[in-house]
Amino acid sequence: MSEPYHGYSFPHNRLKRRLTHPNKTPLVLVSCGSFSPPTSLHMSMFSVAESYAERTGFELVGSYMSPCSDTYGKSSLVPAHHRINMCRSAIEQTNSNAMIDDWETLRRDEAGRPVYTRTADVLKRLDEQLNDVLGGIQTLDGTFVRARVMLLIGADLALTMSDPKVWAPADIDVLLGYYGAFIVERPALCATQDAIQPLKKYHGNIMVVPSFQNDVSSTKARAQIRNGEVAQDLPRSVYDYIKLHHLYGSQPPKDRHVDKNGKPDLEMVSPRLPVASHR
Ligand SMILES: Nc1ncnc2c1ncn2[C@@H]1O[C@H](COP(=O)(O)OP(=O)(O)OP(=O)(O)O)[C@@H](O)[C@H]1O
Ligand SMILES: NC(=O)c1ccc[n+]([C@@H]2O[C@H](COP(=O)(O)O)[C@@H](O)[C@H]2O)c1
Repeated sequence: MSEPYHGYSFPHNRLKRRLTHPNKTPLVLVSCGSFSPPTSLHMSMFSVAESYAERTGFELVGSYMSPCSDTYGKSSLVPAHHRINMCRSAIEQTNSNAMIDDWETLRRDEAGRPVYTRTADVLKRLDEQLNDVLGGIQTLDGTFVRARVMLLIGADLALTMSDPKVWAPADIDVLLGYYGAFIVERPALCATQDAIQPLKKYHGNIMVVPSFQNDVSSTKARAQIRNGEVAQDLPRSVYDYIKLHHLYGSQPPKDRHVDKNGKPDLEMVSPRLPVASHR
């Protein structure tokens, strides 16, 4: 692989470099996903996991969203720059402390073609950047310790982890045996027990985070947009972005307002108004 990439630097602006509580383990949560588009649930996964983590001896020092490459074979992916812009909007809109690491989307092979990165390699690299390059996290007595890097996923993704056609068993050893995961329940898609039972070898490294009943998904949001409905489960700024860029088969806003520089005025585009169906 030809690395590093022009203009890329590992984001750590919102990384808490010093623990504020004694005897806690610094924790960094990494959410790998399509984020096509990011929903309000993608964002609240971080906060539910954080509240849970802090009751179990961790102190959350960093949260990362790592959008997958365009080469991940899902037809629902819009180009990475849009997914990154939408993640940025979602972070701003929800006052989240998450950082976006766009490394996965930038990786290229020797011929300059984008390449897919397996999740185990995403975590290994993040671990290296945080703990070897940056030197870890300072404790209250001034010493530096390695941050614990863990995956943040929904139970539906955990369910796929026992399928060797989707995940190499050696990668699961790295992800769940070495790093570990916070698994957020997703009752609308699967029973948590079905997801974690086959992974019992790794139970010591798995935290199951209760969620609430919801059917929020990017699939549902895309369908609503295609049908000209309002996608209530998206942060407003993400919805506005989708409309402005006509993503997922959406219509341009009817009255496209522009600001004094000729740029679209996002505030003027209301996502709460029903949008005329174009199908
Ligand atoms: N409502 C939710 N509850 C719990 N986990 C979720 C929820 N929505 C997304 N996730 C998790 O977020 C991560 C990234 O998900 P992804 O971007 O693929 O979203 P998605 O809604 O599952 O997408 P799609 O509907 O396009 O398949 C996955 O681990 C997924 O399980
Ligand atoms: N073998 C692997 O490393 C592997 C397999 C399936 C999904 N994933 C990752 O999980 C995330 C979510 O994937 P889906 O959108 O398919 O649920 C993506 O970031 C994807 O790259 C990784």
